[in-house]
Amino acid sequence: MIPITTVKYPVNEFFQTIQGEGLYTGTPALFLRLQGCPVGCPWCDTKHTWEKSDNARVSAEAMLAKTAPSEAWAEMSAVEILNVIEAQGFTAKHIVITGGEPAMYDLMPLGQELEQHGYQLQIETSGTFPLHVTENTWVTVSPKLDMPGGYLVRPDCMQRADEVKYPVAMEKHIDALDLLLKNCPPRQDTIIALQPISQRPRATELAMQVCIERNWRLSVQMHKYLNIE
Ligand SMILES: C[S@@+](CC[C@H](N)C(=O)[O-])C[C@H]1O[C@@H](n2cnc3c(N)ncnc32)[C@H](O)[C@@H]1O
Ligand SMILES: Nc1nc2[nH]cc(C(=O)O)c2c(=O)[nH]1
Ligand code: SF4
Ligand SMILES: [Mg+2]
Repeated sequence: MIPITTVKYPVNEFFQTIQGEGLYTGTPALFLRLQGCPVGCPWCDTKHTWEKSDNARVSAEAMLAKTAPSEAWAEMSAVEILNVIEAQGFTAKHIVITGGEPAMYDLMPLGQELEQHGYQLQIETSGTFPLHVTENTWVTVSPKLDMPGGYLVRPDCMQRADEVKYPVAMEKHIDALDLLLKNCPPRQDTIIALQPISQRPRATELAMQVCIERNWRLSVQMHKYLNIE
């Protein structure tokens, strides 16, 4: 068995802020953004995390010192992540693992180590890779349908989802979501939320209207309205 401390993760950013999306909106949280995503959403907020190039590998110190988004990433173990939390004086107890596509990595050792130290985990994922997360991890699946990378949303990810947070801009996106919910149903208790793409007014109006009709939730990327990370 590989000791937990030797598993390393490619970290693009690690910062403390307020969760701006989904059910945990408003919760103080640490964001661990992992490098690498092949899905290719044209409107992705984090295109700087798509490529994991060896040339962009830096020390953890250099990664933490970034002042603007960049492709630079650092390899870190769970223990190193815990040490950074202490060194930076981070106080949040909720840790959001995002990316990039974090489900490309085995998050079980990371989750176990962080949970042992009293943290609650959440993963933000597109649902296109098998999930390796602890039982207590809050799973947010943000389904990506017909994206350039050609990846499919997995039925097992939809079943594991505690919330499905779907990005919308047009009526046809709602139709695609309906088909997904029919073909790959989530659990009965899974929360469904619509998230307007890039705060576009028409997207927000559509999302509000459909949420009211269906009794779904609206997720508006609060951090963008607040101008925070
Ligand atoms: C950047 S992604 C990273 C995690 C994972 N790859 C995923 O897509 O869920 C984090 C969240 O931001 C959402 N997102 C990305 N770009 C967005 C945009 N321009 N407008 C609204 N939501 C966006 C995604 O759908 C996802 O819920
Ligand atoms: N404040 C804040 N909330 C977020 N919720 C999900 C985010 C993400 O990029 O995954 C995100 C983010 O980047 N910032
Ligand atoms: S799956 Fe997530 S990280 Fe990847 S391109 Fe889409 S929104 Fe961006
Ligand atoms: Mg974001």
